[in-house]
Amino acid sequence: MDKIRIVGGTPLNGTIRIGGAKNAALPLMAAALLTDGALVLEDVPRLADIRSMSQLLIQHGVQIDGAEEEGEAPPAADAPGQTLVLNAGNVHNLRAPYDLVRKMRASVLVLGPLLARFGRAEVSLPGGCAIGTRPVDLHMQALQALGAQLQVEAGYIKAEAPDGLVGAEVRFPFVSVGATENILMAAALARGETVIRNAAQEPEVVDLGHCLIAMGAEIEGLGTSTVTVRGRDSLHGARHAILPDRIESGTYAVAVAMAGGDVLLQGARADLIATTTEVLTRAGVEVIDETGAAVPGVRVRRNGNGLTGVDIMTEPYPGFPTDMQAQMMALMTGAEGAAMITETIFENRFMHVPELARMGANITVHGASALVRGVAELNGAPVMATDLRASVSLVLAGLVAKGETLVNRVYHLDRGYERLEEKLGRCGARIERV
Ligand SMILES: CC(=O)N[C@H]1[C@@H](OP(=O)(O)OP(=O)(O)OC[C@H]2O[C@@H](n3ccc(=O)[nH]c3=O)[C@H](O)[C@@H]2O)O[C@H](CO)[C@@H](O)[C@@H]1O
Ligand SMILES: C=C(OP(=O)(O)O)C(=O)O
Repeated sequence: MDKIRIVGGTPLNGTIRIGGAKNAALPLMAAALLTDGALVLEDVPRLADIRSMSQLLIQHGVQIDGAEEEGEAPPAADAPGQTLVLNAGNVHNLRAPYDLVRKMRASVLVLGPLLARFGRAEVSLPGGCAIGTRPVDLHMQALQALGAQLQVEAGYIKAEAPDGLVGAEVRFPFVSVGATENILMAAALARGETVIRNAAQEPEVVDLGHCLIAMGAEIEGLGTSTVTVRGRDSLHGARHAILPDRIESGTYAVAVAMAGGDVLLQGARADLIATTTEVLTRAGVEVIDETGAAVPGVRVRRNGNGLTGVDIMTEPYPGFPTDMQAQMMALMTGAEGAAMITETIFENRFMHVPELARMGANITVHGASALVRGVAELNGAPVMATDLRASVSLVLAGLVAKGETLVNRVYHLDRGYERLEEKLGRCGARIERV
């Protein structure tokens, strides 16, 4: 099985192209199920999760053109993402099987669109994963509010709405990105008006909303906590460019902050990474918005100066993202003083802690908080993590650790980072896949 080998100690200089957001691309691909027209998605990243979603949609009967075949000559690390053309004109299977859903939790996003368009769907329960139990009760309750009959049988959600879904008020008890996306898609084809209260405001939810509007949906309040959807009888095809990945942007920003150097994150949008920038700036890193420049993006720079510990608490957007928590913890292991990092979204998202500790980090976990006391240096070691962002935090630690770090279970990284080792390698990191 592939591993990533890193020899720490070199600064990063150059340009890293930021790809389209995984967490926007996945719901957008599911949205193709809402219409028999062609949905053209631009800048789709080449990631394992995208291939998993493609497999799921194809078995429902969706035709997908433009996807690069596995084994096809790989484009350069700065090449734009793929353009996929999805056509759900011949959907013949309304069942999302366990074998595909268990690979990727975002598979549950086909539930709303299938039910809304075809009046029936059967989707395997995704189950928990390394970062938490992650139930889908809010998705189900919201669809029930729109008139769907749902029951769980033999591990499958069996959903029916023979006379179609009907708009209603849906009030989420707490913010859920996925549940907001599922109900947004379902409501676009429901009869009448749906008002979603306590809706997720994440940029990926807004991006999905913009695409649905381009497909003919009527939606107001995107990016606020109250979103109103007036349902349509049908939607049509559209073309949509996926927004840049704010977590990939933040991850490479942290890489530069840790390793030092000067890197342009080409295509990154400063407005999407404001909380990450704020933490980095307070820690002593220079982050420059180059939106208007010839090559737009965000420049990250640290030359010589030390880092200061900054406390962090994860929260729904616009708060600090849980998907950046592990990376920021890696940064704080080398900061002067202490940093308290509190995780409020997932109950088990500190799996990187024992591995970072193996590299010499000083971290104590108290419930949902981790107290990180900066150390003078980390030491390379063989490490392994059980989820995507925990894994990448170990790569980041490897960039500054003394000697060699070998990160196992690279398939976690391939879920969310396209050509990670090439992007970092081109900026001077000593990193390779072995
Ligand atoms: C593919 C994708 O976009 N994934 C992101 C999405 O995940 P995802 O959409 O799964 O995350 P949610 O916002 O739904 O989860 C937030 C919290 O709500 C809980 N919950 C959620 C739904 C539900 O029905 N019941 C329930 O209890 C979850 O267990 C979690 O504790 O948002 C998370 C929070 O920003 C990110 O970390 C993930 O990277
Ligand atoms: C947790 C993540 O993804 P998923 O929701 O697909 O597990 C992530 O992108 O960090």
